[in-house]
Amino acid sequence: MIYQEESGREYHIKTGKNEIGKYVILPGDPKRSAKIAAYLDDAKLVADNREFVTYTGYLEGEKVSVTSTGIGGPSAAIALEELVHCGADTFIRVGTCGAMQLDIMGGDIVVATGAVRMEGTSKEYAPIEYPAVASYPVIQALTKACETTGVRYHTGIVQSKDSFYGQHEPGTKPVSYELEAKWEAWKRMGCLASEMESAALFIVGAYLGVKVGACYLVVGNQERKAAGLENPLAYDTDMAVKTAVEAARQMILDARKE
Ligand SMILES: O=P(O)(O)O[C@H]1O[C@H](CO)[C@@H](O)[C@H]1O
Ligand SMILES: O=c1cc[nH]c(=O)[nH]1
Repeated sequence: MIYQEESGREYHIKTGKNEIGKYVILPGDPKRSAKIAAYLDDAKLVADNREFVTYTGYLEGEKVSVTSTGIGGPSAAIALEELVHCGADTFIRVGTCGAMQLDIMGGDIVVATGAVRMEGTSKEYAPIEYPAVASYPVIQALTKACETTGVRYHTGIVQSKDSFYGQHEPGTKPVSYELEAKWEAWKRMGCLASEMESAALFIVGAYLGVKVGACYLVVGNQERKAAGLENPLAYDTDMAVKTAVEAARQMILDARKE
C-alpha cells in the first residue's frame, strides 16, 4: 500500500499485522471501543488515531479486536480495508439505529440481514444492482446471542444513508421530494431501521471476501412518534455490545468444532 508506514502500521488506523485478531467488533463511536474492550480478557489499547480507536484482547483464548469506524461509510470502509490488511476476517458492527416499523421500540435490538445502499461509499466498490448482504454465520451468531440474553430483537433489512438530518428532518432539505418518497418506499418494503455504515461494510466485506454482520440498539422510532404512539428513547448500548461480544464468542467456539 502506497501510504503504509515503514513500521508496517496502517495509514489511518495505525495498527500492525500481529496486533489484530481474526475477529473484530466495529462500533461507530470511538468512546464505545473501551466499553467493548472491557468484555475482553486482558484487553490493551493498540492505537488511537482520528476516529479509529483500537483495542485487542481475548475471548475464549482467541485474539479479538475492537476498532471504532466513526460516522458514515467512508471511514467505515477505510477501517475494514486496513483491518483486513492486518489479518482480520470476521467483523461485527455494533451500532445505534432509528426504527422505522411501528412494532419496534427504543431499547430493542435489530440484527441486519442486509442494507439498502442509500449512501455513497459502496457505489465506489460495486454497481448499485449488487446487494449489500450480511454474512449468514454472523447473522446466525447474533440471533443466537439475542436468544441467550433474552433481549427483544428483530431481524431484517436496514437502510443506510449519509445524512442523519436527512432522515430526521427530510422536509427541511432541498431534496425533500426524494428523501420523503424513498423513506416511504423503504418503510413499505419492510425496512426495520435506519443507520449509516452497514451497506458500505457489507459491500466492502463482499469485495474483500470477509464475513460482516451488524446489530444495533434502537434509540427511538420516528414513525411511532409521528403516529402519536409511545416512543421511549434508549441510549445505553450495553445490551447491543453484549450481543456482539456473545456472537463473537459463539463463532470462536463454533470454529473449534469444525
Ligand atoms: O452509534 P453508531 O455506531 O455511530 O451508529 C449510528 O449513530 C450515528 C448517527 O448518530 C451513525 O454512525 C449511525 O450509524
Ligand atoms: O435515528 C437514528 C439513530 C441512530 N443512527 C441513525 O442513523 N439514525
